[in-house]
Amino acid sequence: MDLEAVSKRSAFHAKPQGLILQYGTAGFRTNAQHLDHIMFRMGLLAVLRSKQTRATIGVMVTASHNPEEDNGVKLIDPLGEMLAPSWEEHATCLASAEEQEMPRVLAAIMEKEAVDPQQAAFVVIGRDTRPSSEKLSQSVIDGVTVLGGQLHDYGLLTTPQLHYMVYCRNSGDRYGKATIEGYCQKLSKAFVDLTKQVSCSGDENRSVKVDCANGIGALKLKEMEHYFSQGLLVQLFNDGTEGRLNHLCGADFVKSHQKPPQGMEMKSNERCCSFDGDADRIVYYYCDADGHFHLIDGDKIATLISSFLKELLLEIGESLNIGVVQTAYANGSSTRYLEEVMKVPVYCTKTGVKHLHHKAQEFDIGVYFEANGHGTALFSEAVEVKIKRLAQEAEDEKGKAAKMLASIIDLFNQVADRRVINTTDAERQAVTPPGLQEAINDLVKKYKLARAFVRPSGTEDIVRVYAEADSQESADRLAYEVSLVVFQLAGGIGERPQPSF
Ligand SMILES: CC(=O)N[C@H]1[C@@H](OP(=O)(O)O)O[C@H](CO)[C@@H](O)[C@@H]1O
Ligand SMILES: [Mg+2]
Repeated sequence: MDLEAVSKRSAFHAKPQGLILQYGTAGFRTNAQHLDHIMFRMGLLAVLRSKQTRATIGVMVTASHNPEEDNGVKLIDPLGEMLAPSWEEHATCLASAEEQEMPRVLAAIMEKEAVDPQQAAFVVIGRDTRPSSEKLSQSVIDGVTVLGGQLHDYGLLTTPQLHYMVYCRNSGDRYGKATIEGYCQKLSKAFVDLTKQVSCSGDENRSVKVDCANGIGALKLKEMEHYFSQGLLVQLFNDGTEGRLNHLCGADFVKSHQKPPQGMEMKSNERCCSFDGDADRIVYYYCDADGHFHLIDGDKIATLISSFLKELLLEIGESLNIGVVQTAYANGSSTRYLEEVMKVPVYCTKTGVKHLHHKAQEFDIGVYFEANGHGTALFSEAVEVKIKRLAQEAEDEKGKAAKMLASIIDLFNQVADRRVINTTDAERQAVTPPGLQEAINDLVKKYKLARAFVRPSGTEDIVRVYAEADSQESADRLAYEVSLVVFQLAGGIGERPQPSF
């Protein structure tokens, strides 16, 4: 491996001195102007990871729900999963090394991870529709190429599609074909098969309005539409022809403002949903006959999916262990409902798909969702084999339920200085700065059915404040009060937080 060539090429993607970025909740994220060196170095790192695992590795260029001027990058491991934690540390070290130190850090990672330099490497790359994404993905390609890695650039892709491509390539196409066509075929077939079996009255004209956050989801849904045209009529909004990415629309906007996106007209009881900028989140919503807005967020989706799965399992007579995984952002009532009414065990992990996914793998069937709409259901391999066999062999109601479960398996693409605040207990308790948690506890006590917690964001330079209570007014007031104590005790800078009610 020619470290001198790496060093020379790196000079074209020189790191601004002193700039330190961390591999966060979902990779690196910041203003696109600061990311060129990160992209080049993540190209290098992807090659090392590919050599080490002897498998295809993915690199996705996106900043998801963040504003259009930001960008970011994350690596995808061989089974379509998030990068292993020890390699996240390598990513941070490599990204933080000053220019002249970088080749040495690269060599140290190789040594530590026993990477065989002679091993072949293959990297697949995808990007979202941000204006900066194309150039940044070229920098990734530059990094891959200088280390002699082979690559396939898929160009514009949603994040879930790239996860799918990586997994397909590493499973010798057993999971599906590693092409857009393969993706569309697999998912639409599962969807059409499933919807044929769950016919409800009045459902002859299934239709859904989709807010695409002015992002990649619009392009990819257009490509996919004709594959499931018999099963669903789709109307796209915020398709990127006019508005700005994630601006006043998209899953993050709808979830955090609890209102419809701009640019979508909603009639009563129409089914609507929103993606985020890289289409790996979805939230559903509708307005009832009185014009009230109802949001079906990740908490609700997890509840609906697990109750549907439980019904089907009862039908096929299998008692498999189902677990639901949430984060601290899950509304307390959803957790209570799952545990007390549905009798499903619920677990809480840190924020970020990687944490939920990991926990969900412990069950026969693990359903996980972040409140903001990231999530899926995972089926263990043994369960998948069992269900698919039953779907072929069993008859009547049992066979029907098994066929539905088999379609569900195919339909879920199963693949996923604010730092003064330190947290514990799945981020629900702050341990530093001193006194902060006690102050929050005192505020929470003043309200009914209340919870609140704070944590540093892993994707933006902000502290997130979460609050829930028995009414909107109380939740807003509690959030404001908590933000004030954060400002006081965690060294807030700039303007004091203002009430938003
Ligand atoms: C409260 C919240 O929604 N946090 C989001 C956000 O992470 P932060 O670390 O909170 O910035 O972006 C992540 C990546 O998209 C997503 O996984 C996570 O759920
Ligand atoms: Mg996203």
